[in-house]
Amino acid sequence: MSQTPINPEVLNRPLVCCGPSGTGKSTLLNKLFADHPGQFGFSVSHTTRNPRAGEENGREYHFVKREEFMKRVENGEFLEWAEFGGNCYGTTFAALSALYPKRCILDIELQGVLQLRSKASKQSPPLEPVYLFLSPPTISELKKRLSGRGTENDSSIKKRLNAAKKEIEYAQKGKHDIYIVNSDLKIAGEKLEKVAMGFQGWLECGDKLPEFDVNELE
Ligand SMILES: Nc1ncnc2c1ncn2[C@@H]1O[C@H](COP(=O)(O)OP(=O)(O)OP(=O)(O)O)[C@@H](O)[C@H]1O
Repeated sequence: MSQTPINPEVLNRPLVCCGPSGTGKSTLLNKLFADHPGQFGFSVSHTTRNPRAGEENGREYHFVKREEFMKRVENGEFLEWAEFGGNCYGTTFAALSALYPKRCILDIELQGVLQLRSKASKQSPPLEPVYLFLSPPTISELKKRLSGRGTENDSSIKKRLNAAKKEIEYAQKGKHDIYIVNSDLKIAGEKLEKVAMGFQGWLECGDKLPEFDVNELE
């Protein structure tokens, strides 16, 4: 792919990658990071869960006690946070700033996106995230990828498909800046690269969101 000039302004804008579990976000992002080493940063989240073997404080997560986490919530330090399975997880604004001058990439779920939307513009200077929706080509393909990955049991797949319904319903409202349909991996990867690198035409290179019948996710 020929390299067109990078627009430096856009690299200050966090790129928020949304999309149902199983769409191919990790696959596409890992390829992007491998092709552009040192260009992008993933923020280190805070969590109240205990570290697993081999995890290091400040590397995989900032491990904190619930009391400290909640104090940070009260202080308004989180751009997004949520509780899963009895533990809290969240991204602080400080964790985002620490990535500078690398472009910040966030892979967050709908709950986080909604919080970020309400908080980003209130920051000083305001954060101007680019919201990207990575879409599966069809619902049957999404189901195939989720089960084909072999990482989830039936109950986990069910939970993910329920969440996918909400993600897609939100996407259908047209709230994202760009939609990329991950049908052909190579084509989707090139589009993601264009958006993430801020290459000329990045804002116009997206796809039309496919027509989905979300009832197929029930
Ligand atoms: N374009 C594609 N064509 C066919 N298979 C794909 C494509 N993109 C990804 N996959 C496969 O789909 C599965 C799900 O991909 P991946 O794990 O990257 O999804 P994800 O969106 O990051 O999910 P999660 O949010 O659960 O981490 C993987 O097995 C991956 O190899």
